[in-house]
Amino acid sequence: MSYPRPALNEALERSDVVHDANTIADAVKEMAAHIADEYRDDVQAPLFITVMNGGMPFAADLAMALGDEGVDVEFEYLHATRYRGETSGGARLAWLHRPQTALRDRRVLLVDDILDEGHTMLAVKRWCEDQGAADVRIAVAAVKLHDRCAEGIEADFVGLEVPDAYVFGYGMDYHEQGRNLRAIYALRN
Ligand SMILES: O=P(O)(O)OC[C@H]1O[C@H](OP(=O)(O)OP(=O)(O)O)[C@H](O)[C@@H]1O
Ligand SMILES: Nc1nc2[nH]cnc2c(=O)[nH]1
Repeated sequence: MSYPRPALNEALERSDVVHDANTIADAVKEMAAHIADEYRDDVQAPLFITVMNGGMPFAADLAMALGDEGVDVEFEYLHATRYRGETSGGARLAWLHRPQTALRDRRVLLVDDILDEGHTMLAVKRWCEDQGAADVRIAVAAVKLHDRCAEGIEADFVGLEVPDAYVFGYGMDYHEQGRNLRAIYALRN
């Protein structure tokens, strides 16, 4: 992250709300019902891996909604970043933390804020498979609509669609700011 960073209030002035808090809450609840159907009959709880930092608010909401559905999950997290506080992603994914729980023979649910070009999830999913996970599913709060997504990756559970613009709020940052906004905003170009 380079300093001084652009001001969040100026970004908000040149942004539109694409999904408000109520819409997001409804989408999370609906997604949780689908995910619960996937895991409810399992003897062992799935390993619920939050992709930090952006995935944190969504993961918290989703985990509680799964609890409401009567489905337990085991918490884990990883931190992989390729944007590093900037508005376009670098070529290299930096791993800042890997899960410490053994993944062998476990069902894994990867939970993140956004699937954009897919490079982050592709690398993370492959790593989980290499660790011997029984299966790896992907839940994202939002998927960005464009045709630049990496081949071989898609989300199994999607809450909402966002336009092909830089978005922030609900976990997603604008130069490391605005992650705790309840709505999702898109920058006007
Ligand atoms: O589909 P992609 O184009 O690969 O982008 C998606 C990734 O980008 C963001 O992470 P970022 O690298 O900004 O790290 P952060 O979660 O710490 O903000 C977001 O949280 C996803 O993990
Ligand atoms: N905050 C944010 N992070 C992203 N990571 C990939 N795409 C985006 C985006 O549009 N906004």
